[in-house]
Amino acid sequence: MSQWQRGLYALTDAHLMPDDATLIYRCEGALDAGIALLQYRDKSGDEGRRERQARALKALCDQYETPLIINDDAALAWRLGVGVHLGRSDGSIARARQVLGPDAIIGATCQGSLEFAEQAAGEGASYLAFGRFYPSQTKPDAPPADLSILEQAARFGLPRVAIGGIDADNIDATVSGGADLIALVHGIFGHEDPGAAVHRLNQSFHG
Ligand SMILES: Cc1ncc(COP(=O)(O)OP(=O)(O)O)c(N)n1
Ligand SMILES: Cc1nc(C(=O)O)sc1CCOP(=O)(O)O
Ligand SMILES: [Mg+2]
Repeated sequence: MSQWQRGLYALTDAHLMPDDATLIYRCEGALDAGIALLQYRDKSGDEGRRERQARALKALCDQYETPLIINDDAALAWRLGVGVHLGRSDGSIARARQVLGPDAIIGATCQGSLEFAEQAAGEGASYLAFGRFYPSQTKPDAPPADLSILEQAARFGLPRVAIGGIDADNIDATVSGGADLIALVHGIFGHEDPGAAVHRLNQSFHG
C-alpha cells in the first residue's frame, strides 16, 4: 500500500486562506504535522491565482514528499505533473487517466452511490470519495450519504475517502466505518493551528 492511501486528506479553502502567504503557511503546518494528501480546492475562477497558488503548493508538497491533488482541473494537474479530483460534472475520469498517465492519482466523487463508484473504478480512478456524512460548513448542500456505503464499497479494491463535516468528534466512527482516507476542510483549516488539529486527528489512525 502506498503511503498516500491511508490517513488525513486536507482540502484548501479560499475563504479560510484568502491570500498566498496564509495559504502556504497553513498548508505547511498541516504537511509538517503529517497528512497523506493535500488538495488545492479554489472555486474563485481566478485562473492566474489558481496557477500561481497551485505551483507554490506543488513546490511545498515536494519538500514533504506528499502528493498534491488539484480539484476540478485536469489541465492544471497535467501542467504541474500532479493528481486531480473530479466530481460528477468535472470531466471524464477515463480521459484524465489517458492524459495524466498510469501513475497519476485520480480521485472521483461518488456521493452515496455504488453505481457512480463502479463507473469511476472502471474508468481508472485511484480512489473513490463518498459523502457527505455529516453536516458540512464548506458544502452544506452536498447530498447526504450513509456510512454503510463505505463497507459496501470495499468490493472495488480502491482506497475509500470519506468527506463532509468530519471532525475530532466523529472521525473515529468514520474510520471504523471503513474509510481509508478522511478528507476535511474545516476540521483542519477551520482551526487556528492546522498542525495541532492534524496531530489530534491522526490519533484515529495511529492510536
Ligand atoms: C476528496 C474529495 N471528495 C469529494 C470532493 C467533491 O468534489 P465535487 O463533487 O466535484 O465538488 P467540488 O469540490 O468541486 O465543489 C472533493 N473535492 N474532494
Ligand atoms: C468539497 C466537499 N465535497 C463533499 C461531498 O460530499 O462530495 S463535502 C465537501 C466539503 C468538505 O468540507 P468540510 O470538511 O468543511 O465539511
Ligand atoms: Mg468538482
